[in-house]
Amino acid sequence: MLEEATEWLSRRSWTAADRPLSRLVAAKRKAGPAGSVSVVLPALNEEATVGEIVETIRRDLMIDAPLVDELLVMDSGSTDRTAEVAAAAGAKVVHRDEILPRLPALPGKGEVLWRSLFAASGEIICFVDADLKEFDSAFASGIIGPLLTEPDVHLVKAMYDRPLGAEASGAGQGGRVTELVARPLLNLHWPQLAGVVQPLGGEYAARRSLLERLPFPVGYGVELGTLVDTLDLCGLDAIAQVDVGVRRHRHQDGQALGRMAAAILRTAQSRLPVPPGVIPIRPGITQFDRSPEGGFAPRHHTVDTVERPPLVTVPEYMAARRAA
Ligand SMILES: O=c1ccn([C@@H]2O[C@H](COP(=O)(O)OP(=O)(O)O)[C@@H](O)[C@H]2O)c(=O)[nH]1
Ligand SMILES: O=C(O)[C@@H](COP(=O)(O)O)O[C@H]1O[C@H](CO)[C@@H](O)[C@H](O)[C@H]1O
Repeated sequence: MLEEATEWLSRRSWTAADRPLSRLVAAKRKAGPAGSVSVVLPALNEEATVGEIVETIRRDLMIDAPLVDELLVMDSGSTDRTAEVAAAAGAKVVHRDEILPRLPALPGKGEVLWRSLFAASGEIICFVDADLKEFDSAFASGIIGPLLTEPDVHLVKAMYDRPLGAEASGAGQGGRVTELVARPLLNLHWPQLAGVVQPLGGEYAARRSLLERLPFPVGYGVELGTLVDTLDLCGLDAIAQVDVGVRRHRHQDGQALGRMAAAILRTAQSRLPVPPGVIPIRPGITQFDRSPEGGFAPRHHTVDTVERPPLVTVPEYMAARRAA
């Protein structure tokens, strides 16, 4: 590991317990408007888990301790009762189509995260996946903390163990795309980021002033893209990570993760210098299923290539910010 990455690992890695909630509430009060916090849950068909996450954040971080000002569930085109369950639990629910209607929404997680910056009012934005099980509010307060106490930190990633399926405990075998794709990619091409334990983790908090200057890949490339772009824009020391324990969530199957990996590889390749003459990045992946006739049937999937522009370049966003 680069010496810079090793030093970063020791200097910018904390635990949630390092910043007690009482200290964070005091720091928030002292910060005034700059300390306003919005928690955003991107949700596509998460009726089974979104309610408990919303209730836990509301109870622990809005009622018992006034750390979070706003709790948004961004409906990513759900066809189940996600919106109803989230609203009943106390979240403000915003459908992706409500935001910037001149720009029809595209499918994808990054799309709703980008749009959430329109809908949210906080100067600190905390993203939390809506499929988490056994959710602990320290997942949110732990990563919000450094943004209230360390002025030169702009992006904070959660780090955790990731048991897979029936695994009871331990470091776990989860984070399959992290271990097979993202970590090798980062170590080979962005070795400064080799110390980031969970580069693809869906729980991260950042200053709006950073996020609004980043492009957003519309799909699953959003985590890798924002991490690499933050390094390029602000430098390694602007990034930190906080240990929040164990993360359990719903797991997708291997082919779904293969499509996720393709999106992440495309996001990475679009940020790497392309030698002349190299075949341009093909926006597609073919996978195979056993066909009823006995052979293997190819299934073609497109790989998303759209990246939303930094919001500071979007007139409606800047007008809304001036009016706020
Ligand atoms: O098009 C999408 C895909 C995913 N998600 C949400 O993004 C989070 C992470 O997605 P997922 O669980 O599919 O990723 P995994 O954790 O399996 O890598 C979850 O809250 C999803 O509901 C979303 O809002 N829109
Ligand atoms: O880290 C990973 O390898 C993937 C898949 O995790 P699992 O193998 O299902 O534990 O999960 C993450 O990747 C997505 C793409 O960045 C994020 O959007 C998810 O929030 C995150 O869970």
